[in-house]
Amino acid sequence: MGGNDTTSNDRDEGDAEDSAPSADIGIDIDDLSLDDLDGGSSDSADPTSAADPSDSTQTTDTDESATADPAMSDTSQENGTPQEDDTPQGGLFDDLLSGDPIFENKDVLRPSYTPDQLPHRQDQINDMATILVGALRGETPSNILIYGKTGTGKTASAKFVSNELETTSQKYDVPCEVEYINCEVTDTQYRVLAQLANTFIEANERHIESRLASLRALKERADTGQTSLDDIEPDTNEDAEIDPDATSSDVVPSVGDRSDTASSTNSTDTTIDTDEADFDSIAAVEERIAELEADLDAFEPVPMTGWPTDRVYSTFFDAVDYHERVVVIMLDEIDKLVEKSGDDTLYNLSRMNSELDNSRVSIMGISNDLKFTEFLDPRVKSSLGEEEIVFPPYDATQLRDILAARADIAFEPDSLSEDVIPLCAAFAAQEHGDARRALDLLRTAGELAERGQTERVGEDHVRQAQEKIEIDRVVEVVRTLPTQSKVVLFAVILLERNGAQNINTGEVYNIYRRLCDEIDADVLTQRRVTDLISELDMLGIVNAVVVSKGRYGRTKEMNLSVPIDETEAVLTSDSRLGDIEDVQPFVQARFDS
Ligand SMILES: Nc1ncnc2c1ncn2[C@@H]1O[C@H](COP(=O)(O)OP(=O)(O)OP(=O)(O)O)[C@@H](O)[C@H]1O
Repeated sequence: MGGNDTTSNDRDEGDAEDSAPSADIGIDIDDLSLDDLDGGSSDSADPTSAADPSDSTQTTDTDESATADPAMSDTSQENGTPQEDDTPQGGLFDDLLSGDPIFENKDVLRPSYTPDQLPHRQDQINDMATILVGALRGETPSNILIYGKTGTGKTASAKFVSNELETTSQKYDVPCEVEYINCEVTDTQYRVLAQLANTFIEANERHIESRLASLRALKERADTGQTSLDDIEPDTNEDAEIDPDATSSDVVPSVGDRSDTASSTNSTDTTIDTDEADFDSIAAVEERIAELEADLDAFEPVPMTGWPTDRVYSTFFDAVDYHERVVVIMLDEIDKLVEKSGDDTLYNLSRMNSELDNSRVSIMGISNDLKFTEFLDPRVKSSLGEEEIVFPPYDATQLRDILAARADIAFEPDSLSEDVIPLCAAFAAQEHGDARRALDLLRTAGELAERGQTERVGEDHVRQAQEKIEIDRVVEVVRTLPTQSKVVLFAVILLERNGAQNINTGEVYNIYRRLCDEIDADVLTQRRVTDLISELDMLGIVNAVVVSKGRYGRTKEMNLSVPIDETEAVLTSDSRLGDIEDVQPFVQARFDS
């Protein structure tokens, strides 16, 4: 499922890496930073010298990689510059490429990969299929709400089922479409309806174009006197048939000509599918072509902004109802939509069926917030929750199975030591049984082993990966904090840096006020700052406990619960906090006050 990823920053990188030339050899060049190169191989990289081949101060590296670029080593020899171990030459990547690759296909460990098999989700998949099969019979399936914590396979399973549904609908020629919307990205009624309207307009345009193509072909044959309908593709759609009883002089084919087609369209003897719209003349075909062309011209895509919502809704409504079909609208992260813009969208979607003439709409909502339905209008709640499917967290054994299946495709044979999968599974099971986290761990452990140029991934790599992912998570959370929270956190860091422990709210507030003065920010009240500290506590950035100070009342005491260096680096990368030059004097405030 789309967003809500607190486990890794890499979540959406999959596509970008498809084109990486390294895919075959298992080295992910996009992922390499210069820090990664530091110490990761025999030479530590100096980007400036590596980037500038004309630099005459460059030295010759005696290891194999240096000889990869004869031009560069020649220059260095001429200069007679002494060898310096830490200055790389050409062949920057040769060392990295030299070892045996660990990954066979790293992409299968990425969130963007959709597996063919979803172990331990058969029950949920069967439940969904049992509900949605109605769509293939032309009935309206019940709406479904899917719940479960993050990484429990909700999106993967729902997408798997919808792919199957669409494939089967094509096989049996039953019009059924599934539209997927990630409500974390598309989070307002306007955007949801506009995206749906535009998708259906495009689908309608394709549908009309194909009708027009067959009608024009039919007309051309009739115009040129080719009367054999054998050439005309048997088509059960309304436009492909011509009335067998046609009498007009410009009737296209004769009855005798179309017996084959007739038999292929469920008709007995010479009658052709008279349930469908028929044409008794070329003029009728032309008229239908003109109608379709007019429909095509009338479609107006919804702009990204600017229309009244009513108009967007009616455009979507008309587009869906343009022809007969069952539509399943999959709203992933549906709670985000409700949180951001209330339940109007769901209300409108859930009452559509009573007004649609040709099509039927069914909603599949996916959420990892079990409580979001509490905020729904009771009518919406009961309509949306006609069927509910729960995705429980995976336990360590189930995660092992999932990882083992992926690892088979992702890694070269014998690249994983035997502890690796159980350890990844155990770490992820502790984190509420999150398969995404387990896969991230396995991939990161593999990358660390690869960068360390070891032949096998070991337990240590998994532990380092766990730490790295945790730091990535912290960095992401801290980076997206509002400025005021960042200032509060910065105050805590400054106090810790100066040896303070069990820091109390008053101390934080004093430093906070001075930092605000320094950066020209509004100073909030101490009560508000206490609230911000509670939020930092909830995010797991500080650990705050309330302690009683006897007759002085109660206060909060806190310590930082994230790595101080990385957190400080993220804070000072914020342009406002980065402007604070000398932090030392502020810390004195603790002792002055
Ligand atoms: N049973 C399974 N077998 C194989 N892979 C799985 C399974 N369950 C989940 N995954 C993988 O785990 C990752 C997360 O799964 P998915 O996005 O479906 O979770 P989710 O429940 O929708 O999470 P979120 O609520 O955070 O979006 C995906 O890469 C998915 O392929």
